[in-house]
Amino acid sequence: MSLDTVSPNPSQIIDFVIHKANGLKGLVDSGLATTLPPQYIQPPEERLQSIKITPSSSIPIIDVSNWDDPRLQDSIFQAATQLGFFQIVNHGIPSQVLGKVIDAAHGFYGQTNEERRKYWKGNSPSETVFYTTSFSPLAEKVLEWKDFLMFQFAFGAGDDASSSELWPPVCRDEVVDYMRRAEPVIKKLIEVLLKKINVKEMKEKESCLMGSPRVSLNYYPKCPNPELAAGVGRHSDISTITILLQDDTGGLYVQATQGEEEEEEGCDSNSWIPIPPVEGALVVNVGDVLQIMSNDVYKSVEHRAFPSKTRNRVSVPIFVNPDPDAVIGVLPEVLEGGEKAVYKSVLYSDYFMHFFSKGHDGKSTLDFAKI
Ligand SMILES: O=C(O)CCC(=O)C(=O)O
Ligand SMILES: [Fe+2]
Repeated sequence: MSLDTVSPNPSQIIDFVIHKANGLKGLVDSGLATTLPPQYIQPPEERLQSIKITPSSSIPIIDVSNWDDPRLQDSIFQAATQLGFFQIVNHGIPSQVLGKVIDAAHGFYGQTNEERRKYWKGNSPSETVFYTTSFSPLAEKVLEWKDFLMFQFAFGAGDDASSSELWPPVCRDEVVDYMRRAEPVIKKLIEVLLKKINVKEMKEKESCLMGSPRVSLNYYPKCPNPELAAGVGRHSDISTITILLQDDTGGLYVQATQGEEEEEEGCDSNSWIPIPPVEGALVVNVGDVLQIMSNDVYKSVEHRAFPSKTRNRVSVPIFVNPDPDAVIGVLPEVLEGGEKAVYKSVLYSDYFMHFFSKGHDGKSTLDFAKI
């Protein structure tokens, strides 16, 4: 089906974008979304102009060339306990590998609707890759101005490329290469974060920490009215940690509150810090799982992204997720001083399903695990 009316009505748009699996990219390419369609118009409080922007100087940029340096470990601990967001440089992933995965994303979205549609969620030839739009399009009141192609990956699979055989040829080698290069960086980050909370044995916890990583090629096409739209609404990630590669467009913001104590002291929860694109850097953020396991020592933080009027933006987050059948709960090591656990143990697949059963709504998913 094509959109052949001059001004498509809302149900035609939903049908075209979601049910006919053309995605937002298909809608933009149709040339009929010259103004923002109604289902993409955010309520005033969720728009860019209603947020207070704080300078980005407080987002640390950490040089990780020597993981054994105690000062580096302290910087990571400080960033992860306070803002929950930081950037890393000198991580060892060659810039060509980063550039190629961004180009590969443009390659995927640059294909015809027909070619992209082959991978639409529910229809993909592979269980480990799917293409879709927005966040949970059938559960959301307002759609997000975003398409994404999600891959499930297995760290440690070595040269076994069988799971990527059916992935889109236009981007599969680049995604696999990027994930292989990112794996040691992710392991180091988690090792440092755990060491700082006295967890020494990581091997036996691997399925809870990083058993089921996912990587997404996020695509935010040029938006006719970015002032009315959201690329991604306010949310925290449900990962252990997330490592995000962004292109040089910009548009990602993190909430400026630093922990609940300060919120109580009147810190403005509508202050947001832009995360500026830094050449070669990766953005790291704490996810809900690490907040739960550390009993609130580490904080997952709300973040959001706005689209651009003039640029098609690409970002590539790696969600370092637990295995679906892992049980997530507070680690005994963080209760050794007699602290009380504030979270119960939950099956990760239940937590995951709860997150996707609703639209993005800040940090409310954490309540699912609160005692
Ligand atoms: O694209 C971005 O900058 C943020 C994406 C994000 O937060 C997510 O996919 O969870
Ligand atoms: Fe996120």
